[in-house]
Amino acid sequence: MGVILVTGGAGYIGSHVVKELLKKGYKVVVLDNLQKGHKKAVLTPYFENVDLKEKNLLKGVFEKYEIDAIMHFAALSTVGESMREPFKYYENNILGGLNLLELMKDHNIKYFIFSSTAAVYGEPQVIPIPEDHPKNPTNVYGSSKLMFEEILNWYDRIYGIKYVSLRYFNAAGADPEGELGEDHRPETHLIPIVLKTALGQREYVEIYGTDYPTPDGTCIRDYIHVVDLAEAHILALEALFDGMSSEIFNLGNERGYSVREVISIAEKVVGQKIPVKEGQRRPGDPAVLIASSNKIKKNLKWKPKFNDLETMISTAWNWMKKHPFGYSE
Ligand SMILES: NC(=O)c1ccc[n+]([C@@H]2O[C@H](COP(=O)([O-])OP(=O)(O)OC[C@H]3O[C@@H](n4cnc5c(N)ncnc54)[C@H](O)[C@@H]3O)[C@@H](O)[C@H]2O)c1
Ligand SMILES: O=c1ccn([C@@H]2O[C@H](COP(=O)(O)OP(=O)(O)O[C@H]3O[C@H](CO)[C@H](O)[C@H](O)[C@H]3O)[C@@H](O)[C@H]2O)c(=O)[nH]1
Repeated sequence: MGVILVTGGAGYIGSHVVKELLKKGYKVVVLDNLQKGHKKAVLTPYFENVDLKEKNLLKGVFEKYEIDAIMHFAALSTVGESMREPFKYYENNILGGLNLLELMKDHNIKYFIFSSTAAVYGEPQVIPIPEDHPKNPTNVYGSSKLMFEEILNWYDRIYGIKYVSLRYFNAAGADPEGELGEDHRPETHLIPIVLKTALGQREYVEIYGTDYPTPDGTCIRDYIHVVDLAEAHILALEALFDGMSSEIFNLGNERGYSVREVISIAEKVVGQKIPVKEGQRRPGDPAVLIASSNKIKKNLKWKPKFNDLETMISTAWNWMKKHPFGYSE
């Protein structure tokens, strides 16, 4: 069993993937600057509090462990902020990743799994969105991820680093065993905001736009459970170990839910009415984002287990009820 370096492993998705890797018997090293993540979410004893931008410190981590593969989750990922502070996003998401690739080259490490995003596509021209859909990001966050995919392509051609880029749609839910959950600060994602409102920590959920060309006027998104995401990462990693060439896969459930539908399913889960306020559109939000996930189902036999939104929201609610203040209690 190999050693897997997980960058951003103290964050929401990374921490869940670490748990699955440990269950499978891998030795996992988490690298995270804790700018957004939480030490309490790190389930492996091997933790390095290092910033990817600090190449010298990063070098020390590569010298300390015999790394076989890297899963790279560490990134800044708030769309609105990326439009106010583009430098910060390009520096963190491009330069940070490039430092990793350079050290991989120096240490002859060949396998890389990358957290990409539906935001690389921009406004969709067809639904569901296949991987070969045109890429026209509408924000710096999506642009930084698309640029990094391009960089990966060149590092494969030049140095033979094999990668899988996973373009997630909307990650949701929490560890069904209740050990891990979602604790972003500030929280910008719909489902945790809805649940925090149910807990009384927010007065209402603001619906960003009710005049979209969708059946109920609100945006439609494709939600995917964080444990199904984790499984896909492990399938991708093991396929690379088995000799698969570099690939790009979407990860979603091929089914959309509107903002109003999410709120109404959440009301069922929590057993109470959730106050809402109809607000303006949030700049840069496409009306509908639904993945085609055929490719990963076919090529890697990926099979989501938690594809029903009520189950996804229930796992998030179970964690949030037990940890109303997230990891900071
Ligand atoms: N949450 C989603 O729905 C979603 C959707 C598509 C793509 N993604 C991508 O998935 C990845 C994980 O997302 P998440 O929701 O778990 O985010 P998160 O913020 O919870 O986790 C990211 C982690 O990376 C760390 N980090 C950031 N920059 C770093 C740096 N320079 N050095 C060291 N550590 C650093 C943060 O401290 C944090 O713990 C990101 O790359 C994100 O862009 C997320
Ligand atoms: O308080 C809120 C928060 C969100 N929304 C709406 O709910 C939907 C989901 O919003 P999220 O912020 O939860 O998720 P996004 O679809 O904006 O973002 C996700 O998909 C993006 C790609 O488009 C990025 O990858 C990003 O990291 C990922 O979280 C959107 O229509 C948004 O407008 C509201 O109405 N009110």
